[in-house]
Amino acid sequence: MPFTIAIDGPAASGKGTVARALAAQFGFHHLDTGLLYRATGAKGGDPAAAARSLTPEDLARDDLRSAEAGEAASRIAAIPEVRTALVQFQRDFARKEPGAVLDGRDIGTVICPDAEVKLFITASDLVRARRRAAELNTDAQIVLEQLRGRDARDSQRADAPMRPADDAVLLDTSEMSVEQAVETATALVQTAINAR
Ligand SMILES: Nc1ncnc2c1ncn2[C@@H]1O[C@H](COP(=O)(O)OP(=O)(O)OP(=O)(O)O)[C@@H](O)[C@H]1O
Ligand SMILES: Nc1ccn([C@@H]2O[C@H](COP(=O)(O)O)[C@@H](O)[C@H]2O)c(=O)n1
Repeated sequence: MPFTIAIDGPAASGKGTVARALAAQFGFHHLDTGLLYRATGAKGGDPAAAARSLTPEDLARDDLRSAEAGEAASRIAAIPEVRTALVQFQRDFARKEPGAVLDGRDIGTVICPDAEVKLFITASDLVRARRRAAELNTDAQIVLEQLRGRDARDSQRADAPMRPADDAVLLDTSEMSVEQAVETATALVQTAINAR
């Protein structure tokens, strides 16, 4: 049976950083599900049709990490037909052997409600804005406003809103280094693997 790790949380909280590290540590596959929404938004045209016809080339575009792509992703992610079009791909990915780590907004609640480990990673909005601004070499105040807008839209939409699953472990990384966050997550996963 594959081992599934679901990681959710707001924008720039460090989900992807922790997810990549866990996948490397345990030899699991990793899917950044935000990329599916970013590629759908960047493709243009009818969003549901774009989501249904995503190709590996769409996911390899080099402009998907921009603030504009994040904003567009968050808008089309509120459309139920878009979300429906992307569900099966994510669930199939989650069943890869020997295990998979998926990070996003609705992994523990909708995509993989039976995941063996669920993490909800947060950090204060100021810390997240500073980290993302440093990464993109942009202004932290502008990033802060963008993050707040995206978080509000993602948590208030009717379909699959961002929220921690009832059985998720909350990890606030505001005061943690990358190493501390990865160490904490690794210990949680190791405990769950040992208990299986
Ligand atoms: N604990 C940490 N301490 C310092 N910097 C961190 C920490 N965790 C992540 N970062 C940095 O913060 C930025 C955002 O992290 P990351 O891309 O992992 O977030 P994310 O939640 O996956 O973002 P998104 O939702 O936009 O995909 C990156 O530059 C990353 O290196
Ligand atoms: N499972 C998910 C993942 C992402 N989204 C939406 O995509 C936007 C971009 O995601 P990033 O993780 O790359 O920042 C995000 O703001 C969400 O609107 C989603 O809805 N569900």
